[in-house]
Amino acid sequence: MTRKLIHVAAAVIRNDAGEIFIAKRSDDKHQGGLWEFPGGKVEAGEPVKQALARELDEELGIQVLDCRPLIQIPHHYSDKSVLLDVFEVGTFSGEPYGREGQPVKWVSNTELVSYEFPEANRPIIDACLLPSTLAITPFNTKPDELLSFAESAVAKGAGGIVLRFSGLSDQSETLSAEVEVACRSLIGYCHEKSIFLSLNTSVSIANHLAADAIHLSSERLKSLSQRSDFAGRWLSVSCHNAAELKIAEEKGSNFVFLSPVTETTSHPDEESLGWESFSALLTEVKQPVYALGGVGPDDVNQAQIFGAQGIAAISAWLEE
Ligand SMILES: Nc1nc2c([nH]c(=O)n2[C@@H]2O[C@H](COP(=O)(O)OP(=O)(O)OP(=O)(O)O)[C@@H](O)[C@H]2O)c(=O)[nH]1
Ligand SMILES: [Mg+2]
Repeated sequence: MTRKLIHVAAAVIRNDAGEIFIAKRSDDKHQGGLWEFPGGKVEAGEPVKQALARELDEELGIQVLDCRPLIQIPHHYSDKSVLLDVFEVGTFSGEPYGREGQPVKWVSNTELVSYEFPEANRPIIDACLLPSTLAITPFNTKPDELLSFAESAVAKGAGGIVLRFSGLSDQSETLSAEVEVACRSLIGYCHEKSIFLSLNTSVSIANHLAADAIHLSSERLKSLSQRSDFAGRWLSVSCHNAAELKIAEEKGSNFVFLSPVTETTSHPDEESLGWESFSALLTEVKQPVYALGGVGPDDVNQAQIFGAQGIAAISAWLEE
């Protein structure tokens, strides 16, 4: 579709309790009656952050003190096309209220999913729920070492764990008793600590373990005939170029890893993208993207400036 995108600045406003401020669109508006992230159209020649600040003052009576890019979503409705340019606002002055008479609410992450938003907002909800850092287990991790890897990564700030190791993540469709016990124990640990957990494995094993999230290589994604084959909430895919990003989206992934961003010792032969190409690839993508390859927790801000949800890493979590 070649229709011109209407540039819209929208805000995920968080308070100290981690709740998010949402508003209800009036019935007579485009996508009326649904809930929204406050914001509005960017005027001609107006810098987007200025538009965001203006809209949040007009609609909620707050002054933005600091914000960072969260996600950009190009979306085509039947009647118009929008580019939702979403920022996370963590610092503001004033107390937000419905300055235009619109119903408003602070909601927790768990409550967020029960509100009805416009179709274009689905990836914003996913971006709100996902952590900014993921720790991937080294492939040679033994089943009895998984928990200590996870505990150590979490202690260093990891918001989620991706289990990828021999015995779970190779092409086999079966698990040894030892691997199954280890996975179930990790599922229990992450559930208890409210830590995001994804399994790099086959769809049948992930379903067998009742996993909430599965991570597939672009190669393995080919064996997923439809999204509903995986019963869990989250599907993510490893991508390296525009073609793989497109297929992941068509197959219904919620988020992707894009790699290698910089040179890595684990894959010295692979040509790295660099941040500029990484960011350029993101313009066509409407789902959260983790930077992977030669990055670690210290690169989160950098990754987010270039449009990423955050970083995923293996070895960076092992450093002392
Ligand atoms: N603010 C906002 N707009 C959204 C969201 N999701 C979404 O599809 N949109 C679409 O983005 C477009 C612009 O938003 P808007 O109606 O807030 O624009 P505005 O504040 O300038 O309103 P106005 O035209 O009444 O002055 C609308 O077509 C709306 O449907 C969202 O979460 N927040
Ligand atoms: Mg608005």
